[in-house]
Amino acid sequence: MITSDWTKWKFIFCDERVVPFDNAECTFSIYKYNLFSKIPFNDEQFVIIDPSLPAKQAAEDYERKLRALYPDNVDLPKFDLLLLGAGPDGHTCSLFPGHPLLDVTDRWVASIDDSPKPPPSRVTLTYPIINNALSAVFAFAGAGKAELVKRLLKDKEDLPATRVKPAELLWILDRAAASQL
Ligand SMILES: O=C1O[C@H](COP(=O)(O)O)[C@@H](O)[C@H](O)[C@H]1O
Repeated sequence: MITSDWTKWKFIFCDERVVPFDNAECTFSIYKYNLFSKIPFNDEQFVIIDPSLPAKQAAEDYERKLRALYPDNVDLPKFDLLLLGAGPDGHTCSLFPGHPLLDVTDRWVASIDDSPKPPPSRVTLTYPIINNALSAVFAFAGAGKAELVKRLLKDKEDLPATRVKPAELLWILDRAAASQL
C-alpha cells in the first residue's frame, strides 16, 4: 500500500480517445471508475480533454491545459512518470507504426482522426514530451502481450513503443507477458 499526500498529485493522460465520458473507450472514465475511485482524488487533479471538440481543437485545448500547469512558460514539460501500454502493432499512446504523427516535434499534443485502432479520433502526447519525462513504465500482463514484449525487448524492433526513451524506462511484466524473452 502506497502512503502519499494524494492532494499533491496531478494526473494527465498520455493519450485519450475523443469520445463522450460515458463511452466505454474513454480512458479518463476507465481510470476514474476503476482506480481513482479507490483513492481520494478530486476532479480538479485531472487534466482531461474536452470531448465535445473535434480532435484537432481538442488537442490544442488539451495542450493549453497542460501548459497552464507550468506558469513559467517551459519549452517542454518534464512529467515525473508516464504509465504506458502498447498494442500488438507496437503502438503506444496514439502513436501508430508508419503514421506521420511519429515525426511531430512542434507540439506537445497532436490529434489523429484515422487511428488504425478504433475509435478513430484521439489526442496524444508527442515524442519530445514523452522523451523529456523523468521516467516511464511499460506495464504488460498476460500471454496476449508475450509476442509484443519479445519484439520490443528482445528483437528491439523499430516500433513506436521502442522509440520511447525518457531518462528512466522501467518494464513491469507478469510471467505470461515475459514468456518469450
Ligand atoms: O488504444 C490504446 O492502446 C494501447 C494499448 O493497446 P491494447 O492492445 O493493450 O489495448 C494503449 O497503450 C494506448 O494508450 C491506448 O490509447
